[in-house]
This record gives sequence, C-alpha cells and structure tokens, in this order.
Amino acid sequence: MSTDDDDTSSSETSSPESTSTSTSTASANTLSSGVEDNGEPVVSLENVSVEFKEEPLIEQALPQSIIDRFDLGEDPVQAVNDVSIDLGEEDVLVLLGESGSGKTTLGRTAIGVQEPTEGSVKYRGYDIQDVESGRHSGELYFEDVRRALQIVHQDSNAALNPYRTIRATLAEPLKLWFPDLDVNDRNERILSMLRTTGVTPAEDYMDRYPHELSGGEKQRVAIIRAMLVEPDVILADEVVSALDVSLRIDIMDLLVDLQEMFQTSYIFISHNLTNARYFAERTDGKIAVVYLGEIVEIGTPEEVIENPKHPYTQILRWASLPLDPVEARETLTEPSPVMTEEAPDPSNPPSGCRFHQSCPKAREACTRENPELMSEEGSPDHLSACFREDSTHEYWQSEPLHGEEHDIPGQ
Ligand SMILES: Nc1ncnc2c1ncn2[C@@H]1O[C@H](COP(=O)(O)OP(=O)(O)OP(=O)(O)O)[C@@H](O)[C@H]1O
Repeated sequence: MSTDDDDTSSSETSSPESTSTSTSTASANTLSSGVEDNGEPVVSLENVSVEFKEEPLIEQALPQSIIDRFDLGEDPVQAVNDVSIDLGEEDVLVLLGESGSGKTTLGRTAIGVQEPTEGSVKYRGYDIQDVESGRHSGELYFEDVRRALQIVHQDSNAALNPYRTIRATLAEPLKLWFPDLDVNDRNERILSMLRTTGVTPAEDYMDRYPHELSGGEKQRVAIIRAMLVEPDVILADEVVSALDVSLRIDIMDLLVDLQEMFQTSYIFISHNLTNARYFAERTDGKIAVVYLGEIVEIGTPEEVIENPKHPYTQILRWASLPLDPVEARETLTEPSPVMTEEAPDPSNPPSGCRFHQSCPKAREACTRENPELMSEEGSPDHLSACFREDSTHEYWQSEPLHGEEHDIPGQ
C-alpha cells in the first residue's frame, strides 16, 4: 500500500531553475487540463452579490408560512453587493478594507469556493456554477477550475496538518492533480520549490513536521502547496497579517518572485494599507477598496493611496498612522473625521450610498441613490463610487447631511 510518507525514496534532483522553467513553460499557454488560453479574463465577476442567511433556532423549528406571517425571520447579511471585476493574465488585484467589509467573501466567490447569491463568476469565460453543476458541456471540468484557482490562508497553522511531514503535505496536491508523476518526479518538484522559495537545506525540511518550522517557513510551505499545482490565480487571504513585520516584506517578495516564474495572477487581501500598497506597487497591480460589501474605489496604488478620491479611502489613509513619529502624534490629536462611530449593520445597510452616515462629505442626495463606480475625465482607470466625481450631479445642489461639509485631515 502506498501512503504519502512513502515518497521518501531519494531522487536525482534537477536544479530549481530547470524545474521551475519547465513548469512555467508548461503553464504559459496551455492549461494542464488541455483548455486553450482563449483570450477571456482568467476570472470575471458580473454583478455579483453574496448573502448569508443565518437560521436561528426559531426559524428551524417553525414552518416558513408562520415565520413570514409574523415576520420572525432574520435579515440576511449582505456580504457582497453587486460587484463586477475582471482579473487578467498575471494581474494583481489587492482588496483593501476593514475587518468585516467583505474581502474574504468576495475573494472566495471569485475563485469559485463561495457560490454567489446573484450574478455570475466566470473562469476563462466559462460560468463556474454551470461547470460545477454539469450544465456546461465542453472540454472544461470542475476539477480543472478547482486546480486553476487556489487559496492561501492567513493561518498556516490551520492550513498544515500537524501530523504530516512537509514532504507528505506537498506530495498530496501533486498526487491529486498530476497523478502521472512518479515518486521521483514529485520529490524533485517539491525539493525544487523548497529551494526556490528559500526553505533550505531543502532535504532537511522534507521530513520535518509543521511544529518544527517557524511562522514564516510554514507560510512558505502553504504558498508552495498552492503554487505546485500551477494555478492561474491564487487568492492570498491576509497571508502576511499574522507574521512579524520583518517577515512580511519577505513573503510578499516571494509571491512577486513566484509570479515572475509561474505567471500567476493574485487576489491579495489585506486590511493593512502599507502591505496593500507595497504588494500592488511591486506587482503593478490595482487596489480595490472594499466597504460594506462594495468596491468604492479602484486604481493603481499611486492613484488610490496618494490621491484617494472616495471619502472612505481618504479616511482609511488618515487612520493609517504615518511612519514618521512626529506626524503620527499630530494625526492622533486630530478629531476623527468619521461622522458616527456606530458601525452599519451588514444585514440592514443604509439606503443610498452605504457610507453616507459616516461620510463627512455626505449630502442629501447620498441618502437616495447608491453611486456606481465612475471616473473623472483624464483618469479613466481610477474609479470612485461617489457623486463628487460627477460635476453635474444633483449632489452639488443638495444640502450637506451633517450640518456642514467637514474636512478630512491630510486631504
Ligand atoms: N459563513 C458566514 N455566515 C454568515 N455571515 C458571514 C459568513 N461569512 C462572512 N459573513 C459576514 O459577512 C460579512 C463579510 O465578512 P468577510 O469575512 O467577507 O469580511 P472580511 O473583510 O474578509 O473580514 P475579515 O478580515 O474579518 O475576515 C461580515 O459581516 C461577516 O460577519
């Protein structure tokens, strides 16, 4: 009987360069499933919404007719609301926002792990739900989609089985997705990836258990596991948040290096403006700011961080302490520009613009209509979901909502 830990036979290893070159060449134009790169976005979301309905005991115990008649049901949580985005080859999209804003749900939906309540999610033009349910007839199978869209979590402790060696952990996805590889081929690929990612001496690490690794090493192994199957997209969900500040740059740099080798696209989730900016800058990616399930601003890091347009992004920037201690002290003494400390309820979001209750720039018009992403003339790719982008909107004639228009420090 063959077990994961049978993969211990020694093997001639090729240099990391030679293996990574061959794998990246294999994945450059043709997926291992045989599906041609068809020019469609790797992932595209169209008007995607996701709701979570909690079922309290009362709802489980009573018939639906009674629940409806006496209005006993709970409102669903609107985790994602009407989001449309495309992710192309070797694209990077950084989702930046506070805890609970919907980043993880949006990312999971984009890689087909979370089913949307409304809208469609496509992989290379194929509707993922259709592929999963078998409604789609063609050369693409759901297994191909699963392999192509991978995830790396924040908590590498939870992601790695404490009872399995690194060799066994990393052999598992290779056995699953590349059953034709023999033990030697698998070992070769694993050793090569360990070396490439700086986990050396690689031979020593093969037979270690997760508890024998540092936090940074565990996260490297989790990244290798996702990368070994040659995915098109990796959802990197707060992958550096649990690490010491000194290690964060190393891991982000590793992802950048791996992207160059494997031409992977990333959806990189972070609640930290500094990390979001660093990663987007290094990868020429875009930052999408997420607030209460919606993308409220999107653009290059320079556009979004240096020249934020949406009041929410401007406040996010204000709230991120500057590195200079004197500047940081001055910022702390400034009164908060947020109009209410009360967090909005995601199961009952405000009508109109979802940010209007907290927004220092809000006017009456913002209570009536939810602004779509729009751009000013001259910067077509820097979009903000705020009526202030539209110089002809009735917003400008309507009354400020919070007495008067308030300034946001630093703007
Ligand atoms: N399985 C679920 N069931 C019910 N509600 C959920 C579920 N998953 C997420 N939510 C809710 O959806 C909203 C968005 O959550 P999500 O985890 O996507 O946000 P996030 O920005 O990734 O936050 P965090 O960084 O804290 O994970 C939150 O109100 C959350 O409580």
